[in-house]
Amino acid sequence: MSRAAGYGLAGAGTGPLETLGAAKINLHLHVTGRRDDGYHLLDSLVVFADIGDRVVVDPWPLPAGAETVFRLTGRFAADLACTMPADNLAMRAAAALAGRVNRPLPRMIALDKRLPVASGIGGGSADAAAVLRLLSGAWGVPRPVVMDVAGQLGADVAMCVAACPARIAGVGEVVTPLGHPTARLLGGMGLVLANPLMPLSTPAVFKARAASGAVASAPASLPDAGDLPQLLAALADATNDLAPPARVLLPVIADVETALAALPGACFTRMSGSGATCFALFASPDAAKAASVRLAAARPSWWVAAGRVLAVAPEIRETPSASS
Ligand SMILES: C[C@@](CO)(OP(=O)(O)O)[C@H](O)COP(=O)(O)OP(=O)(O)OC[C@H]1O[C@@H](n2ccc(N)nc2=O)[C@H](O)[C@@H]1O
Ligand SMILES: Nc1ncnc2c1ncn2[C@@H]1O[C@H](COP(=O)(O)OP(=O)(O)O)[C@@H](O)[C@H]1O
Repeated sequence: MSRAAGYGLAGAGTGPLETLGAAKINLHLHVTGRRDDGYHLLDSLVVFADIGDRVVVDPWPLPAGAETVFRLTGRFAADLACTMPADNLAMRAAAALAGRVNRPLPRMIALDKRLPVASGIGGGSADAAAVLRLLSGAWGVPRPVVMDVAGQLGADVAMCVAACPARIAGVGEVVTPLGHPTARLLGGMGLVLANPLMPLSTPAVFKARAASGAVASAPASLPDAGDLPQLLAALADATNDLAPPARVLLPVIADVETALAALPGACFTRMSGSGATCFALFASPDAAKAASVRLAAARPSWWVAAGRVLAVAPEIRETPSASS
C-alpha cells in the first residue's frame, strides 16, 4: 500500500498541495431581506479572478502532540499579524474540516497574503475555501460535507469553494453555478481591481445601510442565457445595495469608481461586496493590464491589480515546497 493510500489521502501525491485563494467579485449585490438572527438575505452574481492569495497545505497527519506550522508571508501579511494563527480563517478552516471528518490536523499551512484585508473581495473567505478545497481533495471528503463546513466558517466561504461564476442566494450559502455558455462568456473577460487601502468593516456597512432606512430589494432580473452585452446591460440595471452606505463611511470609494470608469476600455464598473474594492470589466485581460498600468501610475497609493475572470475554479497542484 502506498504512503498516500495508507493515510487515506486521495491520489499519489506526496508533497504539499497549493491553489489560489481567488478574489471574489460581486457583479451586483441586492439585499433582499433579513433573517431573525440579523444576517441579511442576498442576491448576487459573483465571479472570481486569477488574482488572489497563494495557499499551500501539507495534508499529511500531524504527529501526536505537535502543532500545525503556520507560515504567513506577502504584502498584506502585516495586517493579520495581530490575529493569532489559530484565529486565521485558513487555520480555522483546517480545524473545522478535520474535526468534522475526525482526522488529525495537517502538518503545515502557508498563506501568501496578496489581497488587501477587509476589502470586499472575500480574501479571508477565499483562504478558508482554498484550504477546504485542498484538504477535502486529499482526504476524499464529499462536497456536501465541505459546503456545510464552509457555511459555518462565514457567509462567503461556500461561494469561494465553488470559485466559479455563480448566482448567490440565502445569506451566501445557496450557490448556483452559472451554465457553461454564460460562465465561458464571462470567463474570457479582463478585470481591474482597485482599493484605496482603507479597510471597511462588513458589519459596519450593513449597519449603516439599516440606519439609512433602506428597504429590501427584489432579486435582479438577469437573463438565463444570451450574449455578454445583454448580461452586462441587465447587470447595469441592478445595483450594489451596499455601495451607498459604504460611500458614506468612506467617501474615497466614489473616486475609485470614477477613476475606474474613466479607464479606456472599461465596460462595467462597480464596488464589490461591502467595499472598498471596486472593479472594472474589460473585453480582454490585455486591455485590463494596459488600463491598470495607467491607473497605478495615476494613483500610486492605491492597490491596483489586473487579471481575468475565471470560468472554473483555480487548479490544485503539487508544489515542491511552501516557499517555491
Ligand atoms: C458582503 C459580502 C457579499 O459577498 O462580502 P464581503 O464584503 O465580506 O467581501 C458577504 O456577504 C460577507 O460575507 P462574510 O465576510 O463571509 O461575512 P461573515 O464573516 O459571515 O459575517 C460578517 C458580518 O457581516 C454581516 N453579514 C454578513 C453576511 C450576510 N449575508 N449578512 C450580514 O448581515 C453580519 O453582521 C456578520 O456578523
Ligand atoms: N486569512 C485571512 N485573510 C483575511 N482576513 C482574515 C483572515 N483570517 C481572519 N481574517 C479576519 O477576517 C476579517 C475579514 O477579512 P476579509 O475576508 O479580507 O474581508 P472581505 O470579505 O471584506 O474582503 C478581517 O478583519 C480579518 O481580521
